[in-house]
Amino acid sequence: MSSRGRFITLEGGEGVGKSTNLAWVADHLMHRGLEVVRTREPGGTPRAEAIRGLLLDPTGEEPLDADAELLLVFAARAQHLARVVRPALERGAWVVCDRFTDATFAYQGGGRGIPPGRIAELEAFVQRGLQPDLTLLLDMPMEAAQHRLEGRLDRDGGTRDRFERERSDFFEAVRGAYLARAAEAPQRIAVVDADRPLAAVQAELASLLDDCLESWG
Ligand SMILES: Nc1ncnc2c1ncn2[C@@H]1O[C@H](COP(=O)(O)OP(=O)(O)OP(=O)(O)O)[C@@H](O)[C@H]1O
Ligand SMILES: Cc1cn([C@H]2C[C@H](O)[C@@H](COP(=O)(O)O)O2)c(=O)[nH]c1=O
Repeated sequence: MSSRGRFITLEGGEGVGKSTNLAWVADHLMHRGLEVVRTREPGGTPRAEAIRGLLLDPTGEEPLDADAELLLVFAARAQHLARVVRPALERGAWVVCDRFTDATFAYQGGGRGIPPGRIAELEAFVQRGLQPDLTLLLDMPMEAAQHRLEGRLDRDGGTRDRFERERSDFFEAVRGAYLARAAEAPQRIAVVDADRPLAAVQAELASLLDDCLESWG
């Protein structure tokens, strides 16, 4: 096995099951004897979580400018990469992250309409070539995912954050941008049909992970 760890990201729209499956992916890898760091974006360090708070807070009179939103996402990412992701990969740990830069192309690119080239410039500046080794894109129709999200909010007594309050055309654009990105990078991004019972989704995730474990040695 290489001395550098591996970087695995989970992506998808709201309510598709990322958090549920992130925990499961981390357990699956730990059972194979790997050191696993489980984290998320935006966030993953105290200061990056504070930026997450700014991004997700739905209250207040002042709308957040789309360019400011993009820069906040990358500011949080720079902090997260410096404090958590790069050190973990350098010591040989596997990092399993709930969302990363594909989310920026999907939400700020597809959803807000920021040109992908501008996002790619910030990606190059902040990541300096670092990319996930594998991205698991959980995909399902937006209405069904919204139904799941409603169920979770009802059960947990939560309220919708700033992104979750967007309109359905925003979520359709996010889904379209994710799928377009997967079509551009099929060797890295595996599209998993999330509109199935959890056991079926996780059987496919296990197969994808075990194939990677074998091919990465
Ligand atoms: N395959 C599945 N079948 C049925 N329900 C599921 C499935 N996967 C997840 N759920 C349920 O759907 C809800 C949303 O799942 P989860 O919170 O993991 O989604 P998420 O993608 O992390 O959401 P968010 O985008 O808000 O972070 C939860 O109540 C979860 O238990
Ligand atoms: C990384 C990243 C995230 N977002 C948005 C997408 C989600 O609505 C929230 C994060 O909350 P969740 O619990 O993971 O659903 O942030 C974004 O717009 N751009 C990004 O790069």
